[in-house]
This record gives sequence, structure tokens and C-alpha cells, in this order.
Amino acid sequence: MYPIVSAIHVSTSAVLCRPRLACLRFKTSKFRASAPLNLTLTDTTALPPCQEARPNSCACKNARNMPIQAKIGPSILNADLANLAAESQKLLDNGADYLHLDVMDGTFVPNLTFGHPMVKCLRNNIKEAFFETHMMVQNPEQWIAPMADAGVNLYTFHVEPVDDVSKVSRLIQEAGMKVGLAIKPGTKVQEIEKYIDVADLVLVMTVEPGFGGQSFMADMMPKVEWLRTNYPNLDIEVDGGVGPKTIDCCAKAGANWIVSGTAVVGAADQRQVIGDMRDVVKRYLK
Ligand SMILES: O=C(CO)[C@H](O)[C@H](O)COP(=O)(O)O
Repeated sequence: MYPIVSAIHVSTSAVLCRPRLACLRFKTSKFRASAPLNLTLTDTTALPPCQEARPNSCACKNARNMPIQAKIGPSILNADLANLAAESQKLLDNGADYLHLDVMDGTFVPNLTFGHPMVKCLRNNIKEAFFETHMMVQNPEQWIAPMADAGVNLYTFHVEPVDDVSKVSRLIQEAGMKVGLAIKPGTKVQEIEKYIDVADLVLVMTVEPGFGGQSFMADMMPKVEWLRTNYPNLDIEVDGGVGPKTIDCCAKAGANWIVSGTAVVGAADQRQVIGDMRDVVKRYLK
């Protein structure tokens, strides 16, 4: 049991860092502190370590002053879902940096995959890996709590059906997850500009969401370039038709989180494909 505190001391540097505040919000919620950020704080040593509740979930780890890294996250959409744990573990053993879990509700996209019960089972089998859920759903707010409970680290949702993106982002952070904002090919990147400061990552879709194995849309790269130019330290993810033939284009534009489904899952040598793609991204990182 955590003690109940009425006041917590926040250092100046912590106050200036939004991700740190998000993390603090998460931690103070454990202390049942109801007014999260206008408290006078006195004893930070009583706070639990950032990673105690959920490994890799602490928003502090993605503070914008940290250098961005090349990460390859296989999408398991076209994997054998009957053997998801084994397929996922194989990808991780072959060098995947994170798992990209495609959640589809049959409404936002014309396809249906799985929800939080499946993610929770996967988490029970795979304790340490970083899980991103790509929420291709009509009402992302509805699934925040169960996905947090299932052990998700990064909750990436589409902004298109959402009225209050700021509110959904805040709820995700308060649930202890990082925030990803996803845009479909028809959505202009400038439409999310006002929310980028609250996001940990922006996902630029390079296919129409719904199915794996589609052709890469190179005409999405100006969005990635715009983001990289304006947000040098932002994690920018691309998803859809990305593989050895299209990775150069993505990396050159500035993407550093790479989702790749068919090209990795179906590869004879997954380790080689993952490693090669990561090397290309690293080459373009300054
Ligand atoms: O979000 C997705 C589809 O909506 C998938 O993640 C994406 O399509 C990855 O698969 P592939 O690399 O085979 O295109």
C-alpha cells in the first residue's frame, strides 16, 4: 500500500518537462492525490520508481530532450494469430524493438482483429517487451483503462473520429501509458499540430488502415518531412507497406519508428530484415 500524501514537492526541472508531469500525475494517482499538479510537494523520496508499475511506460523516458532512436516494431496483423505469443517471441528474439498490435473494431476500419483480452494474454506470456496498440477504433476513449490494465505501454489512436483529442491524450497519460496520435492518409498533418506537444509519438499511415500487405504510399512522405523539420526530437512512426524496398524513403523523410508487417513476419530471415531496416534508419538519424 502506498501512503496517502496531501503534498508533494516538484523540482523546477520536473515542472518544466511535460512528460515528467505526466509521469508524476501517474505516480501521484497512486497516492490518491486528487488535484494532480497544483499541489505543494514535500517528499519526492516517497514516490515509487518510475518503472515500478509497468516497465517502459514512464513518460519521463521519452522526454523531448533525449536523442531519438531507430526502432523497428513488427506488426503481427498478418502473423498466425492462433500462435500469437510464439510468433511475437520469435520477432523479439530476432531483434524487434517493440510489438505493434493492430486493434480493429470493424467500424472505424472494415476489419476486425482483437481487443484487450488478447493483449492481456499476450502480456502474461511476454513480460518485458514494449507493446504499442494501434487503435483503429471509433471510440478510443472506451478502451484506455482495459488496455492499460492489459499492460500496454504506448496507446496510439486515430484522431479522425475523436472530438476531444486533448482529453483522450490526458486520460491515456493518467492511465500510465504513452500517447501516440495516428493520422490516415487523407488527414493533413497540420490538423494535429496543436496536439503534438502532448504526444509522445505521431503515426503517419502509409496505407489506408484496415489490412496488411497493401502497397506503400510514398506520397505520405511530405507529412513525415514536415514533422521532422518542425519537431526534431519527436518520435515519428510510419505504418503500411514498409519493408526493405521502402525503408530508405521513410528514413530519409525522418521516420524513426518503423512498423513492418508482411515484410518481417513473412521473411525467411527475420533478424536480417529487422537489422537491415534499423541500420538504414540509423544512417539518417543525426
Ligand atoms: O495498421 C496496419 C494496417 O491497418 C498494419 O500495421 C500495416 O498494414 C502493417 O502491415 P504491412 O507491413 O503488411 O503493410
